[in-house]
Amino acid sequence: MNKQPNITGGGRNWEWLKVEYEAVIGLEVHVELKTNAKAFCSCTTAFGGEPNTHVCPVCLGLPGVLPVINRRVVEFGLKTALALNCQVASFCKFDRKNYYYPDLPKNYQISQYDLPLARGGYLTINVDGKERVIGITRVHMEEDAGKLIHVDSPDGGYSLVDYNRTGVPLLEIVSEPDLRSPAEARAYMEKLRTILQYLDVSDCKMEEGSLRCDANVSVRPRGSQTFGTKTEVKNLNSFRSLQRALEYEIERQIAILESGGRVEQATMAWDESRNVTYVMRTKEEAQDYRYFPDPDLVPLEIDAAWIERVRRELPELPDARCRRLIEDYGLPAYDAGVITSSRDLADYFDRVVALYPDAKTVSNWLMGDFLRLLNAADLEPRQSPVPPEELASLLQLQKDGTISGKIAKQVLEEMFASGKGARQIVEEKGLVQISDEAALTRIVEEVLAANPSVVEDYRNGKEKALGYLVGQVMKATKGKANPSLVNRLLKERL
Ligand SMILES: Nc1ncnc2c1ncn2[C@@H]1O[C@H](COP(=O)(O)OP(=O)(O)OP(=O)(O)O)[C@@H](O)[C@H]1O
Ligand SMILES: [Mg+2]
Ligand SMILES: [Mg+2]
Repeated sequence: MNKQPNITGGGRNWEWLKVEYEAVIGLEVHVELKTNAKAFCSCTTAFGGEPNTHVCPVCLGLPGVLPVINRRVVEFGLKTALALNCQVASFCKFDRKNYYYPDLPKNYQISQYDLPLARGGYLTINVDGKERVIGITRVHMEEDAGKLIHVDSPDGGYSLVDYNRTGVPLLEIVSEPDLRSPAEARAYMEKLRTILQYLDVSDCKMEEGSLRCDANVSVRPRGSQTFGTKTEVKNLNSFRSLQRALEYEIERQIAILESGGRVEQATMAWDESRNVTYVMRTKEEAQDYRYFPDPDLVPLEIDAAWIERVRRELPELPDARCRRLIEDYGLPAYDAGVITSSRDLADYFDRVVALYPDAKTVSNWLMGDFLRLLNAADLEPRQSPVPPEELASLLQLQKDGTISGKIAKQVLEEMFASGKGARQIVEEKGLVQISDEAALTRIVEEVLAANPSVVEDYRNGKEKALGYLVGQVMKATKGKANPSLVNRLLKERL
């Protein structure tokens, strides 16, 4: 590497340089499939477990054993390939990718090389209101490796190996170099996760490693038609680190080119604590892996009937569902995008709207307080302590005037915390809205008497003074006064 960029200091105008250069990005994504059994044996794929308890002679690569492909792996692969608009191969085979590493007991990984399961697909992303189609080069099946645990000790340290993950089925999904910014790379990754979640083929947890991503990136002068030399960045454990690592790596490459140097092809790692990429190894070539067809596994012939059955059974996918929310409910595109970004949230939305058909109000509540409370508790919509029926009855209580909007927010928090129903909380806490005109008139008059200068301001044309007076009445009634009635009563007296 020629030169490390001085990104935090040095006074270089990076924003300006980024106008002169364009980034080219392609992602290689690995997805752990949530089949019950591993790819080529019947061991469980369960995450965690005592080290080296989810193993057998096949996934440990002991002599004299033969792998057998798990039909569900192919099925999940087909689902994914079709959802990504790929062409499925009628004939494909498994190859051995040979390399030595302690987490790989066979010294080769079963993968697919020149005849992958599927090719030539795409997905669409939306960044800053701009829709882009991103090509997908291929989808292939392979197996995961084990996990190394490095232990520090005074006499130099040692490594432990856990083979529980060895042989867990993976799909590798390789994109075309169609992405042009870190934000687009992140949007692609998020969209891919959404699609995989709709298909229910993976847990898609980046922190647990069931969804992983290597980012290939190069830069070139804007307007150039040829690609620059790429580096591949690994160790990206979240969407945030994907985006930040790419930002860093793009700036590093620009700095090299600006100083007259050349980017060297390399595999880099992202250092999460120092916010930098560093060279892991200069790039190996495909021939270094000595790929050859795995003689233990028969090639796969996937007949058209199987492909058609899987295609018919595909669930409604995020883009289609998003369009449906816009067309059927008149939701704004933004709302529909947020709601359908999670299948779980979209299902929740459907169930609330079935009971409370004002879709826009439901979407406001979901995108606002509901998601805020869920995120704070680190829960998925399906784990919400507030079931859809209860959210619908809360909205109904607000609509029929039993409680004010302000109180409704308070009640939702209570519902989350206690798991109690909306009606029960409103009754127990005496939160029913005060719509009794006589009672409110008394309070309104007290507020007016106590604030003569504000009243004066309002009469001199200061409209905002009214809001203050409404606020005082709400305060006196602990938020329970009917706001429209308060407004009317105040105006009548001003
Ligand atoms: N010049 C480039 N700049 C940025 N990305 C590129 C460039 N050329 C190729 N890519 C992207 O790099 C990725 C290459 O992945 P692929 O798995 O085909 O090859 P590899 O990285 O050599 O192999 P592996 O990592 O599996 O051993 C693709 O996503 C592709 O779009
Ligand atoms: Mg690859
Ligand atoms: Mg690669």
